[in-house]
Amino acid sequence: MTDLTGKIVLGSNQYGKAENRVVRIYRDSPRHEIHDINVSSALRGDFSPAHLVGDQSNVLPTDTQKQTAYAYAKTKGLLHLESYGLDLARHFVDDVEPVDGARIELEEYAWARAVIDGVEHDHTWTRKGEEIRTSAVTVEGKGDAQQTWVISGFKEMVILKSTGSEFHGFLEDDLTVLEPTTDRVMATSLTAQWRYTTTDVEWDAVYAGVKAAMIERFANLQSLALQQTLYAMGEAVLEKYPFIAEITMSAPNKHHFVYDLGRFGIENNLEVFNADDRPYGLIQATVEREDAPDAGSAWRTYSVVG
Ligand SMILES: O=c1[nH]c(=O)c2[nH]c(=O)[nH]c2[nH]1
Repeated sequence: MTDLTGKIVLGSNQYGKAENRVVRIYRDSPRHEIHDINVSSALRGDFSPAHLVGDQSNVLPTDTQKQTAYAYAKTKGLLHLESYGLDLARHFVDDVEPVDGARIELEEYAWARAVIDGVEHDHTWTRKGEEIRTSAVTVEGKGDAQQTWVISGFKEMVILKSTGSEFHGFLEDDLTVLEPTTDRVMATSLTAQWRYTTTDVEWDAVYAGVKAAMIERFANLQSLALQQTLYAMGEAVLEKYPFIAEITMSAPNKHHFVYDLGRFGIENNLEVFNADDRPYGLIQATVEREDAPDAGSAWRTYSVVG
């Protein structure tokens, strides 16, 4: 092995406050509204003095980033993840001199109004067991050169169909034991993220529309594999919204194995399953437009694997 003798330098870096749990209540009328989110900020720029010599003069503390997240929930409002994320990202880049890039990652936890004697309550909710809505906003550069990317999405959208799914005709080798099937349960806990080509979006309406298009395609396609279903779901979204450039999806195949009741002389006609939680097939795909504008920093996260 050859020893490496090159100079040691600072590589890519960013810093911020992760996972601020911000709950914003709108209480201007007796019927309150709630937005319950998790927001992480990360600032980018030349922060080498802080890393190399401990000079903090360009470092806006992560504590200040946290205070900004809370303050902006009041002063700018927190009605949509995306607009709030844009407010924060633009502030850090436009108003904090050493910052030339900001990434804001957000999740929202949905609450359902409590219904008491058939009437929706004004200020009591129960947490919805629904998917978690997500967004990632990146702003880079100052002034006219500024570029902005918005990704929206969800995670943990659990969806299941009890028929309309097949898997057969697959490649077999000496270790293949899987039986082909023309009728099986298909279930997944879907993560999806889609990239907008504009910030002029009705965030909530498009979110609902994307989700509806994906669910419709999952339900109505006679599936030959989860891969085919994922592609079709992505295609449905791009067909519906010309201002979405690409959608990337990750789908654990939540296997439902027909339970062997024959041992007890009991017939099981695809009625009783063992829902196994692991291992799971993990099917991942991006559906994109050939003419999609460059993704730039839209997907740039700072990931520490572990
Ligand atoms: O939809 C599926 N895709 C696969 O690639 C696969 N592999 C497997 O064992 N079951 C399934 N199901």
